[in-house]
Amino acid sequence: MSRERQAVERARKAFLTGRSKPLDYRIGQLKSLQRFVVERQKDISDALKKDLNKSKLGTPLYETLGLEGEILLAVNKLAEWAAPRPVEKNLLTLSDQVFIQPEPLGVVLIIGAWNYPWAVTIQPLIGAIAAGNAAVVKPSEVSAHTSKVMEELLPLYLDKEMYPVVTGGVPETQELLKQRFDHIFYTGNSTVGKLVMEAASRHLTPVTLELGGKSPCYIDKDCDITIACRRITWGKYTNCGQTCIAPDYILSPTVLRDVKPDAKVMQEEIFGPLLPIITVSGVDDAIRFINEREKPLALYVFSQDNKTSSGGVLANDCLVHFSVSALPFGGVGNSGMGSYHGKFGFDQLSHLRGCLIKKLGMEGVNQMRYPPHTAKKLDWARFFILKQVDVARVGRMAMLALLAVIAAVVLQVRIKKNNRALHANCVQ
Ligand SMILES: NC(=O)c1ccc[n+]([C@@H]2O[C@H](COP(=O)([O-])OP(=O)(O)OC[C@H]3O[C@@H](n4cnc5c(N)ncnc54)[C@H](O)[C@@H]3O)[C@@H](O)[C@H]2O)c1
Ligand SMILES: CCCCCCC=O
Repeated sequence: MSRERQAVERARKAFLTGRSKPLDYRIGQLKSLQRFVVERQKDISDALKKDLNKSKLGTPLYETLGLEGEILLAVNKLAEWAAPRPVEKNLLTLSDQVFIQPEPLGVVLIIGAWNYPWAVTIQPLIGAIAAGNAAVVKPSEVSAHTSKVMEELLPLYLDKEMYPVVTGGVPETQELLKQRFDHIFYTGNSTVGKLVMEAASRHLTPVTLELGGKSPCYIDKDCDITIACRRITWGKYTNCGQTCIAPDYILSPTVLRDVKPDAKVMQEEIFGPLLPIITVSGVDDAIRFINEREKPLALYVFSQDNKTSSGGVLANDCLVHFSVSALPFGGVGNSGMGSYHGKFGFDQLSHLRGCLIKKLGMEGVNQMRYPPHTAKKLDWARFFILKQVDVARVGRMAMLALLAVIAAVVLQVRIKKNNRALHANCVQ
């Protein structure tokens, strides 16, 4: 049996013990992960220096502070995220319990990329642990020293049966992809993303694909160009341009000047320190240009005109939306599917189970569904199914009506009491 298969089987066995389900266990593992990040900061930054020449201070800033923030959030919010979520009732479910219960999915495969190897490998793991899953972690072979630190040190902090780290390159990843998982979370390029999805389809395994692409950056003529240039150059040249959401090319001022739209540099993600600039006639021209291409992971708009801002866009800055745990982070179309960060990561790796709990009483209401079917029963069914009733509002109105009745009764009793007292005074 291959090493990869053994790791998956051990993780499955650990999951089936049920020990990852209680919130105390999940919080305990998350806190251990937090301790790992803090206590092993030097190992982490030494490995990143060797792999990618990242600086000692850049490591917390771009890789581990975000992880600590996500862990803290998950620890503090877990009870809320994992609790049953009541949903709106209708006439048919008035006396039932109707709610969504997040449940663990099972065993998740996390495949990470090399460019921010901690951020993009451990962040999905936080979601997996919080949601009560087991997870097999496959770091990128390109950042080999980081991969070794994960393999050697993570098991000293986490439940090593539940969260094994499997290292290796393409053959090892492919061997993992032959196994059965309950979810695959892949970060990397779109070409391999398609292979991952194809492999997942053999077991009908759902996937999250965090891919890349050409994130456009539109600069309007009325924006503060000095600030825009500072933020864009930071966004582009951080990590040598090797950031999934780096602005890939600029549309309006004028690095690669007046680039032709069909030039090679405009066909594929650049993922390096080159910044082509394309001149457009205005916002409509920019929108047309962007819409003619694959859907990007991020869109940057530098403009005073807030008509150009919309959901899923970062206006007047670059990259920083990645650090906002309250926003879903993920792509669409060629840039991926699914999202994570904060509660979105928890939800992404949970099964949101719809729960309807009925009582065995009130059988009379069900007559309309049992044969023989009659026109009258159909009328009742039509009423119950189609009648749009705001049950919460009806409840509030019923409560108000009840309070009004109670107030009227109290008032009447008081009036009667007063009348009796008046009568007694008059008699005296
Ligand atoms: N959306 C995001 O959050 C995000 C984050 C980081 C990087 N990215 C994107 O990732 C790309 C850069 O990463 P990369 O793809 O060079 O990373 P990579 O080479 O590290 O590959 C990613 C993972 O895929 C595996 N892999 C590679 N080839 C494979 C194959 N043929 N079969 C099975 N598995 C295989 C590797 O083992 C690795 O674990 C860029 O496009 C970037 O935009 C996206
Ligand atoms: C500012 C950190 C961004 C990390 C983005 C991960 C994608 O490459």
